[in-house]
Amino acid sequence: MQVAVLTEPGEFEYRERDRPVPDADEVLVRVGEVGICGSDVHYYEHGRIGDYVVESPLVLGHEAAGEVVETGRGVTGLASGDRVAMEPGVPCRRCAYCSRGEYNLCPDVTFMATPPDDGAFAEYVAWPADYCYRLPESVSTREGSLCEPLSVGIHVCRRGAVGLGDSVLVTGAGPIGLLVADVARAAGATDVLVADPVDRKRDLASARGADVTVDPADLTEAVAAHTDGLGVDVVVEASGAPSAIEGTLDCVRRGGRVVLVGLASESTASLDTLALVDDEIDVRGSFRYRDTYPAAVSLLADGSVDVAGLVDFEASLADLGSAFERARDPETVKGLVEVTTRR
Ligand SMILES: NC(=O)C1=CN([C@@H]2O[C@H](COP(=O)(O)OP(=O)(O)OC[C@H]3O[C@@H](n4cnc5c(N)ncnc54)[C@H](O)[C@@H]3O)[C@@H](O)[C@H]2O)C=CC1
Ligand SMILES: CC(=O)[C@H](N)C(=O)O
Repeated sequence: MQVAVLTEPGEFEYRERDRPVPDADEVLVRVGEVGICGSDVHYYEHGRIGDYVVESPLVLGHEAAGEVVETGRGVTGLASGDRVAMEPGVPCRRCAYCSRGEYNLCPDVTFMATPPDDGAFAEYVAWPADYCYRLPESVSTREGSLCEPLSVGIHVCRRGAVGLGDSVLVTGAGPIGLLVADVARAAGATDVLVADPVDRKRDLASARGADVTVDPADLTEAVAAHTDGLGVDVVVEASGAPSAIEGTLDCVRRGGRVVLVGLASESTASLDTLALVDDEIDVRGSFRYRDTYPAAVSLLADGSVDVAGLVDFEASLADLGSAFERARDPETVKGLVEVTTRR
């Protein structure tokens, strides 16, 4: 089978590898569609993210869906022909975090496209059946691949306890921020504000139903004007910009919640701890997700969230290099790669 490997920053090579044979608890998935994530682009540009360094050729891509073509002998819940979304992180299932159900915190997780674990820009991937989620007829394979960023959004809203009647500010209108905004709305938020410096991103947020969109330069005033000076119930920081992280406390109401999901390139941002205490603010991190794929599939099936509307372009595996160049454009929200032709 053909795989695309990142050999060094900016360089993909196509290689022939043996088609994987599924273990007893695995299915073999013929990969259909894979979204390009910001972390893929970061590995492509820099060959590393923090301590994760691409030291040998790496298959990128972790937002993946496809069709089951073979099942291991112990698999009962899936059959050949099923279309599935693949949850890219498989935890050890034994550690203290896995035992508590907090498997997204497992230190021994195997996570697609994170060195040294290969991802899904490959014709076939063998993956544990219980980390593959069947897609109903109404959900396309391309939508299924975007269960991954949608899962990030679901976990964020759970971490922020977003609920009925809440006002929610999202800073950063990339795929994560836009999906957080959609999930917040689906969870009952009635006022959704989105901040981003890029005009096109703000336009997209408006078109998707944000009540207020604002340039970060005008953020504090806009939030005050919209909330009678109170601040919002929940701020979700989804840009990673240090100024946005620091600005969260200017926008949240006393007693409100701040969820940090954006990853700053360095831990240079600081939060005013006196204000945190005085205003009784809950600040929470949000890391990947757990138990979100069933909800993601349901949100897509009932039309509550439109992931297809985030997609700016679709490329074939043969054009991976140019697809990544397009994905680098700050105006791009989401690029998809069709790994094997749709059937
Ligand atoms: N904690 C986690 O589990 C995960 C974290 N991430 C992180 O979440 C963040 C968002 O991911 P994507 O949407 O894929 O990234 P992205 O780069 O596509 O979007 C970030 C957006 O923030 C905007 N932005 C830049 N400065 C800003 C500011 N000062 N105020 C408001 N917006 C600003 C940019 O214009 C861009 O539209 C990234 O930092 C990413 O690394 C992504 C996935 C999982
Ligand atoms: C941080 C990322 O963008 C990536 N989705 C990951 O979970 O590693």
